[in-house]
Amino acid sequence: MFILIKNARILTLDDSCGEIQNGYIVIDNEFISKIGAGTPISGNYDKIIDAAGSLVMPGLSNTHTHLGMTLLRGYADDMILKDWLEKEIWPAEAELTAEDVYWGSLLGCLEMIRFGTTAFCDMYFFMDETAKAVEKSGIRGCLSYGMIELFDEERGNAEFIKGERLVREWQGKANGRITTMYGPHAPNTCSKEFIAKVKKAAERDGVGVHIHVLETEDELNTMKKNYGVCSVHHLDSVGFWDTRLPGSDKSSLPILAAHSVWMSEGDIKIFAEKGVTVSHNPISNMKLASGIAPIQKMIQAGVLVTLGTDGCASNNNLNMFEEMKTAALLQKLDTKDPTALPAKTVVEMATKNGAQVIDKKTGVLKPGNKADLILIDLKKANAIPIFDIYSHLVYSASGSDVKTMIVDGKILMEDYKILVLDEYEVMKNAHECAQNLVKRVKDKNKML
Ligand SMILES: CSC[C@H]1O[C@@H](n2cnc3c(O)ncnc32)[C@H](O)[C@@H]1O
Ligand SMILES: [Zn+2]
Repeated sequence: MFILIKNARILTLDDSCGEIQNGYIVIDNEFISKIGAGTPISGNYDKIIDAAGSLVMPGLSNTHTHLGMTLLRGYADDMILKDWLEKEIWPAEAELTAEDVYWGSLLGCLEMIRFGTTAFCDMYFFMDETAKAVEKSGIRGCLSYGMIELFDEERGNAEFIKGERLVREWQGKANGRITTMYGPHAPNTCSKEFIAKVKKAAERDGVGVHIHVLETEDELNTMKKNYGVCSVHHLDSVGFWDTRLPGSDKSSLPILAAHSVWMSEGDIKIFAEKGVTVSHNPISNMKLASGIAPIQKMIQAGVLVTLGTDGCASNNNLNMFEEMKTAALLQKLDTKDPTALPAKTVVEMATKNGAQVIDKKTGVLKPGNKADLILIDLKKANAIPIFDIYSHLVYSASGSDVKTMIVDGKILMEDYKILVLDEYEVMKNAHECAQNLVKRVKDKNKML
């Protein structure tokens, strides 16, 4: 497809270009071929989008979620992480089927398209199903099979094989929209020997690693009690955090550390030196009362920070606009400094920073980059007046202002109409799967 977007206000996120008040973008297949101010050049376009009254910007990247958990939205609220996982979520997940994860993932893709998220990082089970949902919905996904070893070598071997198979079968599929990572669940559910083995496999396969780290004070205390050090130092002792390939001085393998709430100054220094990327999940951290991540300090130390929603059972949606606003407000409140985490930094976290771990050719609108972008409706009461576009996006805009989405040069939603999925079918099937899942869990509980 050869697409022209004209009459657009454009936020490129490109340092050398910034904002264009009235401009155009030409998309040639999956790539942006031209961006400019003023009148568009003539051409044989298959499609012309008149973006008058809209802002065109890079799509949002959600760097930590569990799409299959979309079916568990509202299943168990108002609990701390340990009880939430052990008493409610893991027993429910034991009843999950591949079909559940397929429809849950597709529902998640639908919600992300509606709310302007063009790319996401996921860690879960039945990941072939999530991959199929990504293929079908047209969005971009960096997928990892979540390996829970539980310090049991046999279990670890079986989990490792599943993680490795996902990488081998799906890396680069769907015209490169699907990428993969290894996903050891967390340092308190997997041994450091297992995590070190996973890291070696990631180096061998040229993919990254996605892991939960220091999410709760309970994790910090358990690690200190069992190993005398926190999770970051524990894994540092096996060289886990180094993002450079052996023999190279350049950061090349993303290590994506989700949550990173209970970080000391020393941990932050390690992340900064080793090039670790943090996925900050403020809403999930607030809801599970896990704590407040020291994001301002991490950014000051040079850590690349991105944003994620976490799964729908701890958020309870996939709306990155809520995540952006919460991130900004929470750092200001925590540091008692209103200049902490300004709007522009938050938008960068949700776009160009996230793109660094998913696809480096996204996140910034410029020629040669992939055409992953969204149109935000500015003809809305909450968009008048706009003195600063970053302020609008973080403090006033909402996910439902997203009007049109293009990923990899393909239009997924136009003028609020989803073009790639039968929305009703997805919602109906996901709803039925959720009802049946809950019934199976209840029946099992009755038998116990
Ligand atoms: C191994 S696949 C993912 C695994 O993680 C669980 N999970 C979901 N949210 C969180 C969280 O915030 N911290 C730790 N683990 C989480 C999910 O239910 C799966 O079991
Ligand atoms: Zn998570």
